[in-house]
Amino acid sequence: MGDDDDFTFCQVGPPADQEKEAEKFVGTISSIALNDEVPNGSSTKEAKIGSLSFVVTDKSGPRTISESQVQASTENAATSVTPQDQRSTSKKTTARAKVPFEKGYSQMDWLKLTRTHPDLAGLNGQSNKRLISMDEVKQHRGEGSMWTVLKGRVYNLTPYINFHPGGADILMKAVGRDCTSLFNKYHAWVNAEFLLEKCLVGVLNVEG
Ligand code: HEM
Repeated sequence: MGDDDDFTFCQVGPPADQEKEAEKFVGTISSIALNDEVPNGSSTKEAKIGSLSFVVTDKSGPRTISESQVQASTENAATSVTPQDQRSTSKKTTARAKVPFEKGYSQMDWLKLTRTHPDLAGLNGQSNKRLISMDEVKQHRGEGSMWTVLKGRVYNLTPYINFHPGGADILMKAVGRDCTSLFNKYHAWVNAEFLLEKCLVGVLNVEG
């Protein structure tokens, strides 16, 4: 048996030329920095949904990178999109019912809000382990307090309405009722327990 056939001597790392490629790529990635500061040209404003108020940050100010720069840098990072890829991506987008989010209402903005707002559920000191009847859920259909039931839990949807990627209008169908089957019909994969954690008002009392 020659050396070439012996697996104990086979090369496990990438070939030398690929290693160089990888270094180039890592160099590009390591130069990316996350900046949480509000850039020049952005603005903040106080928003209010019912009794809840929070700060909306509009970061759509003047862009520091031009479109051509972005294209050039993606090509350098060996992630350029071929015309064929572009075609399949745009096909996928038209099939989705997602609506473009308004400034300050991205999923990142929602996560920030859940981390900073002291009482998104509107509990006013009440426990969120309370048993709640369907009758009580039905009473919360007003603008200031819109409740829904999802997988046996009761949530106050009010603060989330404008952040919903499928749009506010369709989410209104969930208000005052059990939306579990609608939710599963559109996106059973969505982790609502995590997204709405801070909107939990209580647990549905199945007997009442
Ligand atoms: C009650 C809790 C809900 C939460 C936390 C929630 C969350 C989300 C999230 C995260 C997405 C983006 C999904 C993705 O990008 O893959 C989404 C999209 C969407 N949601 Fe919801 N949703 C809720 C309820 C509902 C209900 C009750 C309906 C229908 C009545 C609905 C209809 C939609 C639609 C049509 C989309 C766009 C689907 C698409 O991407 O094609 N959602 N929702």
